[in-house]
Amino acid sequence: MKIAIIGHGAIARFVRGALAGCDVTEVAEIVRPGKENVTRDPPLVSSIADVSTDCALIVDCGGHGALRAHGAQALRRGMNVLTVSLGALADRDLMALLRNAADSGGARLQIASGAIGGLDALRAARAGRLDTVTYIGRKPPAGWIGSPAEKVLDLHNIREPSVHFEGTAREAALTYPKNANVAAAVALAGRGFDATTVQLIADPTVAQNLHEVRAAGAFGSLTFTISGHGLPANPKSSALAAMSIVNAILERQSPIGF
Ligand SMILES: NC(=O)C1=CN([C@@H]2O[C@H](COP(=O)(O)OP(=O)(O)OC[C@H]3O[C@@H](n4cnc5c(N)ncnc54)[C@H](O)[C@@H]3O)[C@@H](O)[C@H]2O)C=CC1
Ligand SMILES: O=C([O-])CC(=O)C(=O)O
Repeated sequence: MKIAIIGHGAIARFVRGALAGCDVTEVAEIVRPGKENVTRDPPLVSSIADVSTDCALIVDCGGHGALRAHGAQALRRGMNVLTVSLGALADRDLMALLRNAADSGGARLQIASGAIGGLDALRAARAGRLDTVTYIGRKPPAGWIGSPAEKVLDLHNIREPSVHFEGTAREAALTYPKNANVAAAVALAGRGFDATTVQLIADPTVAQNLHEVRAAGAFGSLTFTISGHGLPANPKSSALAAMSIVNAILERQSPIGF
């Protein structure tokens, strides 16, 4: 399978490493404009128009801006897109643009499960009545550096777990583009962006990224928790998020879906 990957950050590099030796060929790396003037194999390109049409999948590991910049064009060209930057879908206009582009190109936007699990149970539960879904995201203070948490907390000096956001998944995903994609995943799997409650916490007592989902409905109730190792190259991003991309790519080649 021929793919092109957007980004060269912690997640993209993990994905490239994990795919080495698999029956997957990266035919282009999609970079920001101005960064493509270097001879490399695979070639660096800054536009989907420069990716060969036999590329089966664009893999977005670049964040919200990357999905915004390239998603619709790829889908319109008939290229499937796999994204880890799903929090960007909290923007209704972008969601509509991508949906229309997928329709007109006959392609599909696939969402990676990312740093969380249990989404299958939420998706099944909404076939019944899903009454409440809450997501609680907890990271060490350093995991929130560069986010709006800095405006409400002194991240370098907090001594106890401190809530810096409470609101809907839509607000969380749009306000914390590097930290609340999980909120979006939980919302998309369950009750949607506006009916999913989110709490984000900077916690000096933890060393990992902790995610908790609580849901109740006609199915019963569930609590899912995960304590995820951060990627060494970017501890803000859990390793599982990168692994979910690898799995989603390899899954496309499997004759038996799971
Ligand atoms: N779904 C989930 O559970 C998770 C999602 N994420 C998302 O994944 C993104 C990437 O994470 P990391 O690799 O850890 O970040 P990173 O900061 O290490 O790497 C981001 C890479 O994307 C590139 N990039 C950014 N905008 C681009 C554009 N418009 N075109 C091409 N390249 C572009 C950057 O140059 C960089 O190489 C995060 O920003 C976040 O939105 C991260 C963790 C979990
Ligand atoms: O990687 C994580 O633990 C979660 C994360 O950053 C996100 O939800 O965007």
